[in-house]
Amino acid sequence: MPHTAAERIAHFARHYGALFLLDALAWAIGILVALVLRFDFALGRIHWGWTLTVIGVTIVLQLIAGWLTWLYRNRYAIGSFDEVRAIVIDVTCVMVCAWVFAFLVGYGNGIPRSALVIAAPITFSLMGVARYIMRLANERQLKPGDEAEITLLYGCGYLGVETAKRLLTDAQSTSLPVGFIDDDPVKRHQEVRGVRVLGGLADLERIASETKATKLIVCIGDADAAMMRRVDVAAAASGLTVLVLPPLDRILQNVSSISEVRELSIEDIIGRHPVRLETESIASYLQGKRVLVTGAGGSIGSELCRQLVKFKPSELIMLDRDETALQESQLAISGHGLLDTNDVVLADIRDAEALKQIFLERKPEVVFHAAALKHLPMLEQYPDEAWKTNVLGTLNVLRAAQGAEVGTFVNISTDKAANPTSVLGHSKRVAEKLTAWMAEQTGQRYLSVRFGNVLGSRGSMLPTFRKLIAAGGPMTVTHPDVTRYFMTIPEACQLVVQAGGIGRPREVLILEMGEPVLILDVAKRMIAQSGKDIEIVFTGLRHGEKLHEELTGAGEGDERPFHPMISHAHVDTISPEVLNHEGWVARMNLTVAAEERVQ
Ligand SMILES: Cc1cn([C@H]2C[C@H](O)[C@@H](COP(=O)(O)OP(=O)(O)O[C@H]3O[C@H](CO)[C@@H](O)[C@H](O)[C@H]3O)O2)c(=O)[nH]c1=O
Repeated sequence: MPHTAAERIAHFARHYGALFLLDALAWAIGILVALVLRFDFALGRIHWGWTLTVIGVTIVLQLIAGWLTWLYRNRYAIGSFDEVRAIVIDVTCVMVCAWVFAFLVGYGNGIPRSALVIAAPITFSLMGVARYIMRLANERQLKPGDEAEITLLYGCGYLGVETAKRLLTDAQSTSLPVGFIDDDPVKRHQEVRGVRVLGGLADLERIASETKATKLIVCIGDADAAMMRRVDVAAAASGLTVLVLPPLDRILQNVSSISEVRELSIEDIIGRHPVRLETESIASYLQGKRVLVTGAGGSIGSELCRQLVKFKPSELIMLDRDETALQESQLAISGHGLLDTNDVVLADIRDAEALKQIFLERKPEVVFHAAALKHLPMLEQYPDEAWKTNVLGTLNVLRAAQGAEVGTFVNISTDKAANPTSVLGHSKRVAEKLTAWMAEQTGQRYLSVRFGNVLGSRGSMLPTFRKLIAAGGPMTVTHPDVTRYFMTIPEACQLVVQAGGIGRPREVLILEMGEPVLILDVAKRMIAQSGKDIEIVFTGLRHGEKLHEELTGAGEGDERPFHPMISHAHVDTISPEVLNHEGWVARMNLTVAAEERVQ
């Protein structure tokens, strides 16, 4: 920072000298033009001595006003709207003061009273134009270099406009935007910094070939998976690579910059936008409470724990029968994997007595029950395992919760429990009914949440496909027409957390998951992304598997009282007294091998 007067003058001259000279010139031109106009181009009527004096005084006033309105003190970006506002104030002040001086000089000396009033708008325009030219010159210097790839932007809304501006002023950027794609006919003629809307998605092929673009950045904040799929198909046909922006909230929080675009992932194609949390209702039921999660070592359980800690429970008790999985969760949540603290509890939900003790000792107030056997084909082979874990295990957890007077219990279920055709589905359906029964017994908020397929969860299709591709294939797809509903792990966990806040006793909550996704499309897309030549073999639907899942069973209802994306269904209750292993087995169409195994 300059300290002495001489340093300050030198600093001003270096940084604002040129700008001030331009402003001074603008006033000089403004006043001269005003006089010429006022005297009807009769130059002989101009009194040069007094005119130069008025110009000199006005320039001094400009220096003072420019300083006071921060035009010469680095407050405004050159050529910005904020600066324009300051210029309006500056020019008005200078005009008023200079007008007083001109009035004193008087008409008789060749300075009409209207001269300054006519000069002000001319000067204002000149100052604005000068600044705009300076801004363009600055931006030209910041434009991405020749090596940047020619890029189209999909969406000319707020995000698209901001992206265009950012990319055009980032010399390091690898993308040079040359046009917008927007399906809204109202935006057809829009232009941002020379980048115009060139057409809609239907015109992409033509636009890509005309502009020689190689990339398409999706700049739509709430683009869902269906839209991503449409864009993906159109871009593939046009030879463009699709890129997506970091999430808007991360850009707004300045965690990510707009230039951090990344390639479209499978998750973008089949994932969707997370359900927004009703944080207020949630925070109160979790904050300061003792919260227990069964299956805390699993993909859902561990992510759930990660989200739960944000709500500041007084204790988060992670229960699992798998010690290694528990260690992973502890590492992720508690920042160490020493396993010598009581946030980790080693127990099998099949062990009723152990559960009872743990619950009485730790007195959880909220329970999330995520422990289960989940592989459909495995349970088709070993139905008794589903009975022991998913049915009796759930009953054990429910009873332990009842004994410890747990007030909120969320049982994690599956869409396979809706009109079940598999052992997995049947076992989870009974678990839902037992939960509903316990809601009646306790009068507390005991409810279930039904998931679709959770993207990327351990042992599911996505990681399996990735491994098959890595191994060189072939890719095993059960059926060319098979579809599934998908949700991401964070989305699934948010639903669970939200369910504990808005669900009512006995209910089953189901997330609106959009359109089901064709598994074959995912397989093809993943192969295409891998760049490998991998064969797809159709292996046939496995025993108990449905071609298309359903979200609600017959007569369960679909109300959405609190959240447009969450439906509340009702299941019947079943009391443990009438739970009957034989009857349960008899309901299912087991394979011969499985029948033989049933005890
Ligand atoms: C592993 C694999 C899967 N698939 C198909 C079968 C399914 O239609 C689809 C998804 O398979 P998975 O990820 O194993 O999911 P799926 O059998 O539907 O069951 C999952 O999703 C359910 C929710 O619907 C959960 O309740 C289950 O616990 C979970 O395992 O992909 C293939 O075509 N080839 C494969 O290699």
